[in-house]
Amino acid sequence: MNPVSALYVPGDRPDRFDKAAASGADVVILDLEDAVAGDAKAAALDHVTAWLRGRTGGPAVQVRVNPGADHEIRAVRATGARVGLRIPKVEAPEDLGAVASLAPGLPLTALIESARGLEHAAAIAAHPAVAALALGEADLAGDLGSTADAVLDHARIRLLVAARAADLPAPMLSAYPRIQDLDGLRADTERGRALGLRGRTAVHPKQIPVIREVFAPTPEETAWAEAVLAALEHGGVATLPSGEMVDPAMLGRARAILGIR
Ligand SMILES: CC(C)(COP(=O)(O)OP(=O)(O)OC[C@H]1O[C@@H](n2cnc3c(N)ncnc32)[C@H](O)[C@@H]1OP(=O)(O)O)[C@@H](O)C(=O)NCCC(=O)NCCSC(=O)C[C@H](O)C(=O)O
Ligand SMILES: [Mg+2]
Repeated sequence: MNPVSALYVPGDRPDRFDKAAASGADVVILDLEDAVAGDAKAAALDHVTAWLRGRTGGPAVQVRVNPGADHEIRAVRATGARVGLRIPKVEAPEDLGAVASLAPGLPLTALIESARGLEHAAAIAAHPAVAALALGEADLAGDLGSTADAVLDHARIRLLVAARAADLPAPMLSAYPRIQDLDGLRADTERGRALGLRGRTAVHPKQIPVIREVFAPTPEETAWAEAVLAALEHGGVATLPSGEMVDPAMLGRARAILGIR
């Protein structure tokens, strides 16, 4: 099953790392970039590497490094921990060259956060070290000068197409910053899910249950997917008891609902 929730925790808050790991999120993102002030970045890197060294088990972990901060990648790699790297503000595949050579084998998530990055999303997705794309909606809104839903949806769709064309998973939605507004989080996440994006990053533990609920298949979806798989066991065309015609074109969606690849 691909992850559907990821929780950011600032790298200079080691008191919160274990809480993030126990939050129920599928992925913990230790942030060295925008959540950490400039004068706290060196200490944050020490906290992050110490925690990675001492860690045994728990959810998947990613570290969001600063753009061009090769020393951070070396330090994370030196821990020997199996982590993903989250690379912010990627605007072209060339931005990943140094990262990929410093961290061979570590899966990269490329954050697309500008118009230029969006224009090059297909080439970025095709970079062999890239395991996933993600959108940085706050930075993107700043670059585009727009927070309109239509503009955001356009960016989400473009990122989805770029990812899928490169055989990458559907991208996760970006963090929803209004922590107290869980209804707003739910509505915006449902809109993103309807577009085809899968999963969401969070900035507070209380956002995780909402995100998980939105991406859990409904009983109706599960029943439909199981019926499709049963009806198409031998291929060809079949008719479900509901009267819906199904054929192999529906298998991809049915498998995705059931978490089967
Ligand atoms: C936003 C916060 C600073 C809020 O912190 P605070 O006001 O202290 O929260 P609470 O008092 O409600 O905390 C309640 C308990 O929950 C724990 N907690 C809170 N946040 C986290 C967390 N992220 N991980 C783990 N645990 C957390 C507290 O410790 C409390 O626990 P307890 O005392 O036991 O009750 C804070 O939530 C925060 O720092 N969030 C992460 C911010 C961040 O990383 N931002 C950067 C990523 S988003 C981004 O960059 C956007 C993107 O790039 C783009 O362009 O769009
Ligand atoms: Mg950003």
